[in-house]
Amino acid sequence: MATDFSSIPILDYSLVSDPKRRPEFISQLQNALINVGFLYLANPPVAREDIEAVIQYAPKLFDIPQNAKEDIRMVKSPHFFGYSRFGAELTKGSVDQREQYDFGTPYESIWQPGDPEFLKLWGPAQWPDESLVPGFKQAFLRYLSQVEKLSHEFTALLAEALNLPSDGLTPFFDQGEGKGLQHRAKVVKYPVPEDDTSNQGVGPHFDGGFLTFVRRIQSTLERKLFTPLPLQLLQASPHRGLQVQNLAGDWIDAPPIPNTFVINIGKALETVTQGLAKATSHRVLSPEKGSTPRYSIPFFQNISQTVSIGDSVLKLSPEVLKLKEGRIEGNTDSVNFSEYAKLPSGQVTLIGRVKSHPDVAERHYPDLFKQYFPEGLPAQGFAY
Ligand SMILES: O=C(O)CCC(=O)C(=O)O
Ligand SMILES: [Fe+2]
Repeated sequence: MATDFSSIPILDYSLVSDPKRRPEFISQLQNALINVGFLYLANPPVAREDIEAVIQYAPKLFDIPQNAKEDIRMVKSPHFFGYSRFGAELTKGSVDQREQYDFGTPYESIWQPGDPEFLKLWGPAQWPDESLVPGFKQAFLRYLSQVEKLSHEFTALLAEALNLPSDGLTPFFDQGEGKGLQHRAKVVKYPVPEDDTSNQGVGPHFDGGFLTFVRRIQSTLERKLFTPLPLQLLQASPHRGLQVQNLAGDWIDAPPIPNTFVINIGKALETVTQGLAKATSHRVLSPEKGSTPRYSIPFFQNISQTVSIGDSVLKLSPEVLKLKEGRIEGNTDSVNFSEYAKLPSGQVTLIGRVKSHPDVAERHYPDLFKQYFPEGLPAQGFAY
């Protein structure tokens, strides 16, 4: 069994519905989640026309007038939804050169005075003026509901790959009292930098939660390639962008591949699996001079806010835990979301949001703001 990786595996979702080849998929998934923490999922069960629609909308969202973007800036939302201007965030001490919108699946806030503050994190998203991007909200919600469904189907496959019953991970999706979950999704633009001082699109970090599903787009290139192609050809993008850090500390390119999602493991899943499923450090480099802006659409699958991950560690079979043994000790540049071992999942997510967006925290979570920013509002947030 390989102990380190030099490329990201590509798994074909169509194998899942083929009884003869399904075991092959589960075994590839097991390898990806233990030894890589990242994979490409080809032929995902999301309608092509809905994917195509969100790809076409992505640049348009950033072409609306700046004042229309500011109308829905994140500071107006206690749920950390809305627009973040270019350069608003720092990761590992350097500015992330990206502009983004945070959206969410539909959700009415259940928070009431006296409830834990982290319940306030979920609530309605802010959407751009319909007349400026007609049809966007509807198309995006249609897309999100399919990715949400995929995320749950995928978690059942993950359970199988961990030798658990297929519903072995469902307790993590139970918010209690029959309440549903809210998932978060972003549309992100990484422009071509104006000078040579930095190429940090986003610095090295882990994701939280269980799984992230990202549709990555190299705009003009992808529009040309957006037809079904044999898998090996799909790797043909010359652009760099997303990079994933292997256990030796080397950065491995993960170029956009049409008709795939990139799926990666978040820190909560790593924690409940005793480190067997790997949350992998990743970063994005800005597009090179002379190329075009890069867009990506990450979907962050949330888990119940009230579950305490540290108290819910899974009992995994010795055979499956043994698969970790061949792995070399990690050497990565990321350290965020280490609080999962001791705090409720919702509180860990809230802390991450407070650090990244202190202006939102100052207005809506003043106590936490003071705790993390005793010196007052910094010019930028920091992922850690
Ligand atoms: O844009 C991407 O491809 C990755 C973004 C990312 O890693 C994040 O926002 O967590
Ligand atoms: Fe990420």
